Amino acid sequence: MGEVLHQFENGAALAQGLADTVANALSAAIAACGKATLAVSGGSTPKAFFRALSTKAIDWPKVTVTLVDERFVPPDSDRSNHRLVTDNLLQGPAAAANFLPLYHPTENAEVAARLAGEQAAALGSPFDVAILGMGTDGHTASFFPGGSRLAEALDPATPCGVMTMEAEGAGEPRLTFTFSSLQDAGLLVLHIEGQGKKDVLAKAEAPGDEAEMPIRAMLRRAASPLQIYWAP
Ligand SMILES: O=C(O)[C@H](O)[C@@H](O)[C@H](O)[C@H](O)COP(=O)(O)O
Repeated sequence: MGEVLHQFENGAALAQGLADTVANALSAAIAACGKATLAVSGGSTPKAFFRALSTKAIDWPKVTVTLVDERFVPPDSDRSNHRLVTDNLLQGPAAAANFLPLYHPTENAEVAARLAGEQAAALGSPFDVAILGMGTDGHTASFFPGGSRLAEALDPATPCGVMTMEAEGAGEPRLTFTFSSLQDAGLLVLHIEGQGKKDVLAKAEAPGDEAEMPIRAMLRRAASPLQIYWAP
C-alpha cells in the first residue's frame, strides 16, 4: 500500500509529532466506537515518544495498550517490554489506560502465546494504532531473519494472533503478533532514528527476499500505508 516518510529535525521533535498523531488517532477511534487499541514495540528507540504520548489528555480509560512483541521474561525483568511501557508510557494521564500483556508466567512460551492470543482476540481487529520498530538486521516485531517460525509469522494466511519465535540474536524466546494482526492497523507506523537505520531501510526498500529483511513484508504487503517516522 506504499510508504510515507515523516522526517523530523531531531528525536525530540519526532517524539512530539508522533505523540500528537497517535493521540489524535486514538481520540478519533474513541469518538467513533467508544474505545481504542494501541500496539507498541519495545527497544530503545520509543522511550521519548512514550513519554510524550503519556502526557496527552485523551480518554485513556477507553484505550487498551498492548505490545507488538515481547520477550518471554517477567515484567520485573529489565528485558521486559511490559516494564518499558509501564515505566515510560503508562505514567501520568496514560496511567489510566488498560494494558494487555503478552507474557504470562506459564510453563513455556507457547502457553503464554495462546493465552495472549485469546485475550487479544477480545480487543477486536484491526488495531487502531500499531507502532513498529526495526533492528539493524531488518527485523520488525519479532520477525527475525532466520527466525524459527518466520515464514508462518509473515504468511498473510496465518490467522491473527500471538505466536512464539526463536532466533539467534533475539535473546529469550519471543512472543509476537503475526503479520496479519499488524498489517492493517488504522495507523501503521515505523519509528526509526539515526542514519544507520535509514541506511538499513534503504536496503530493505531494494529488491530482495522478505526472509532476509522481514521489514520488507510491511513495506511491500501491508494493507495500510506505512507511515515512516524518522529523525537523524
Ligand atoms: O522487543 C523488541 O526489541 C522490539 O519490539 C524490536 O522489534 C525493536 O523494535 C527493534 O529491535 C528495534 O529496537 P531499538 O529501538 O532498540 O533499535
